[in-house]
Amino acid sequence: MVRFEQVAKRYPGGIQALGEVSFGLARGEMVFLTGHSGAGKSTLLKLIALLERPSRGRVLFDGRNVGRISRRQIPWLRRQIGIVFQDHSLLSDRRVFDNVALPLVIAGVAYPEIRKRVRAALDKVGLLEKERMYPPMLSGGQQQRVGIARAIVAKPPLLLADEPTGNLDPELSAELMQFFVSLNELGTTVLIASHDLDLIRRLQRRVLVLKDGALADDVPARQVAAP
Ligand SMILES: Nc1ncnc2c1ncn2[C@@H]1O[C@H](COP(=O)(O)OP(=O)(O)OP(=O)(O)O)[C@@H](O)[C@H]1O
Repeated sequence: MVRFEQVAKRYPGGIQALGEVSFGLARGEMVFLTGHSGAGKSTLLKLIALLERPSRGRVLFDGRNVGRISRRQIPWLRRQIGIVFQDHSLLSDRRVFDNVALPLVIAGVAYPEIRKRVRAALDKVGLLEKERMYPPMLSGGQQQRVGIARAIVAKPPLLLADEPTGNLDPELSAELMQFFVSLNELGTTVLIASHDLDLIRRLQRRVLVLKDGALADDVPARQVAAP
């Protein structure tokens, strides 16, 4: 589904965030991406979603070179991918309902269907009763869950999550990870950047390890040490 071929990313200002990274992500996989702070995890996710472009190498999505995709095809690519950001990126002056509805509104879905799907997504993350609130009225963990509802509401085949449990207590983190597992079991391909090694070990999935912008390890699920 996703393939990196010797991908390098240098940001303006000369920072080399990734260098020569190659790996593949098959449809239906659930994979963790780990590594120290600044290792390049967020950059790698952004390259998949075309929020950044590679300086060298190719990022392929379903065989298409994402770096060469035409302006007209960008909405198509964005519909394939749901993203949970580290900082939630919610609109603070829109209600929870409207934040979650955004991808469907952009896709031109009719209102009755939007209402049904938004409420189903909020229900899944346990926040249905907060639909009329504004993000600043919610705790950090609740805002994180609104971000997750927004990422899944359009049922994208690929879900990318950047430290999705960063603001959550251990119990809620475990619950959310279980939620990602169930999405994966229903067919969604999932790539999660996290440095919560305990959680990663508990779930026993393939782990990609980044170190200083290079892929230092690619550990198959069966070799992930139990906690
Ligand atoms: N927009 C940007 N402009 C310039 N440098 C950037 C930009 N975004 C990231 N970097 C740099 O690229 C490197 C990799 O950053 P990235 O955010 O991908 O790491 P990370 O592994 O996600 O870190 P963390 O776990 O702290 O979020 C860092 O040195 C960072 O400072």
